[in-house]
Amino acid sequence: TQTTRPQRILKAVQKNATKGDPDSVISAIDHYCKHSEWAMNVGDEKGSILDSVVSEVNPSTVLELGTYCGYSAVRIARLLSPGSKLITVEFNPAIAAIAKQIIAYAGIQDKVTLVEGSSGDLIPKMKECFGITSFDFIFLDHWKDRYVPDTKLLEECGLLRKGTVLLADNVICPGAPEYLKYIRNNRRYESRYYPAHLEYTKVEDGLEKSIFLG
Ligand SMILES: O=C(NCCCCCn1ccc2cnccc21)c1cc(-c2ccc(F)cc2)cc(O)c1O
Ligand SMILES: [Mg+2]
Repeated sequence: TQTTRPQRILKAVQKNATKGDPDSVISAIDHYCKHSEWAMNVGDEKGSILDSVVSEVNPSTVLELGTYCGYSAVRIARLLSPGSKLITVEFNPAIAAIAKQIIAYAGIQDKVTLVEGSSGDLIPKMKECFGITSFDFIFLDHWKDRYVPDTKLLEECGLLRKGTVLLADNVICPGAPEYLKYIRNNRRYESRYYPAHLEYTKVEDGLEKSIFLG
């Protein structure tokens, strides 16, 4: 019976990475996706930009929208200080089950809470369910047409504070044109574009970093 792409990525991690070593998990996924089959992980080029932004912010509370196989959750969580928490949201239960195993294999499961559901349903429940007052850092990597409504929802739910950093993947490919229009013309945000390429390809893509000004 046919395996899924996330299942094949998990097998590649179990075969080629060292249990408890997040960097080896990241390398194993990148190697597999470069040489065996493409997958929509943020990848190593955009991942290095993600690393530098996370290191600069040094967040205590992180929200990731779009877990997929857990690649960026591992990238982010491996850089978090003790006691910091990443909440990552995945829509698809079968994919979430794989991500859970990859996050555990990397050994950073104590820093990560994986929640299944849609961002629109879960964002209004963040405060009551997880005792979050606000997020220090948010990584948007889910449905590209949800970037704007979910940013507005985060504002309305009081989950952003002065200085919260939002980092959005794929603003060029597949593209999030409405998000760029919304965030770049909004005086409550200071935005900067980081040019890069679509993971594992030469196609143009990039990350948009936006600081909420309150
Ligand atoms: O679609 C992308 N990601 C989103 C996947 C689905 C998210 C579902 N989901 C998860 C949490 C969640 C919470 N609420 C609602 C929905 C939610 C994506 C696509 C490409 C891509 C694909 C083909 C191509 F030819 C070029 C580029 C590259 C990327 O890097 C991507 O990230
Ligand atoms: Mg992406």
